[in-house]
Amino acid sequence: MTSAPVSDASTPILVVREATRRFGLVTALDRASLTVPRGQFLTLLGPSGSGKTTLLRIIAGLEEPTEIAELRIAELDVRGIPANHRNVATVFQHYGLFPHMSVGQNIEYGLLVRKRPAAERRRRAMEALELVRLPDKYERRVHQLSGGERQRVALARALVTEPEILLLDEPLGALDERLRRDMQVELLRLQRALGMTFILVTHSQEEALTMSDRIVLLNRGRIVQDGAPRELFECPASRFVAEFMGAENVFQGKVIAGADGFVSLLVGETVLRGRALPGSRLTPGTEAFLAVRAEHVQLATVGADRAGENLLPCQARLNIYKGNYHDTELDTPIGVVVSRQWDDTQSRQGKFAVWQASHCVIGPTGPNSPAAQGPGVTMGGKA
Ligand SMILES: Nc1ncnc2c1ncn2[C@@H]1O[C@H](COP(=O)(O)OP(=O)(O)OP(=O)(O)O)[C@@H](O)[C@H]1O
Repeated sequence: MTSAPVSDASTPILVVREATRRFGLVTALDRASLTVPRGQFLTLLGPSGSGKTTLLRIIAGLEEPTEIAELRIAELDVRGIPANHRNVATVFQHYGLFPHMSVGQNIEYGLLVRKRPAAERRRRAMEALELVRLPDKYERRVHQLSGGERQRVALARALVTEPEILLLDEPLGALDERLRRDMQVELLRLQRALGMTFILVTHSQEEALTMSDRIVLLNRGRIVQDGAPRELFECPASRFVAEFMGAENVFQGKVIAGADGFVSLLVGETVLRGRALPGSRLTPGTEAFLAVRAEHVQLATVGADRAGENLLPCQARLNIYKGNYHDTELDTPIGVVVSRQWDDTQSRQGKFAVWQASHCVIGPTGPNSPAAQGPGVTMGGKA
């Protein structure tokens, strides 16, 4: 293996610049760029077919990009370097374990390939098994393990080679709900304990929010937002992001006016106010979306004394019990608005749906979105 140049903690562990992958007429990945600092838990999130696995496989060396301007791992240019000579390890959804081998043999395989002596292999395999909390499974055959245990062994096998980056391709996809949640915590614990860079692929926004320092959201091969989970959750850069991140209430309208980081939007015949998406151009007449989460929509019995808040007359149409909370669907002049109540004692009988302007975000739809280039009036305002 080629030795990496000396690097300090401040140099990025990974740089991907302008990576494109086409399969015939399909552009699976379209000029994706990414710079990842050491020790980050980064998630590539997106719907099926958005290009996340393609990007992960390009990093791993399992997929050849059609075009790429730069690809560095720990400062080393890895373009053209085969997968087994890149200092990364990949964990797949279906484990990829050798069924005829024992747990110990599986974990040691990567070290055997690297011609490490038997005693060292054994010691490191035992350490890796400790890490994934399976210290007594060294002799076990793979087929004697549960799904969760197999995934832990796959993790141990990846970690034992001490890669610069651990790549995880939907590693929890085959596990049941309960186990998946346990393993989310387990992965996070491991990543924090090792300080290793993890790059996870998932299509679950809930998984991404739970685990990541940073989320890179893809749609149709393009990175559509890159930021901290809270940023994507509270400040979606587009209608797609708002909907993908689970905003229950998203409406379309036309900007009437804006000042001091706030915008008035005409939705149907109702004027609503919200925070302008930072960096967006929202001049009067701009087509824009408004997104507000159900937990910010409250029910009020009287419409008075609600200055500065958005207020819509409403009628409850459906109450949905969700365990810890209730969602109430409300008929309003702009369509159905969902309100969430966490407390059973809260009234679900209000006549008005109310939310504060600061609790909803307004951003341009289409070519006027923040990512678009060109001149225009830019709204200020803080998230
Ligand atoms: N080997 C291939 N040949 C042809 N098309 C491909 C190939 N691999 C991927 N694609 C296409 O490229 C696009 C992106 O695929 P990719 O697997 O990267 O998406 P994804 O976001 O990981 O999806 P999923 O969550 O379903 O795995 C899809 O339209 C897919 O059909």
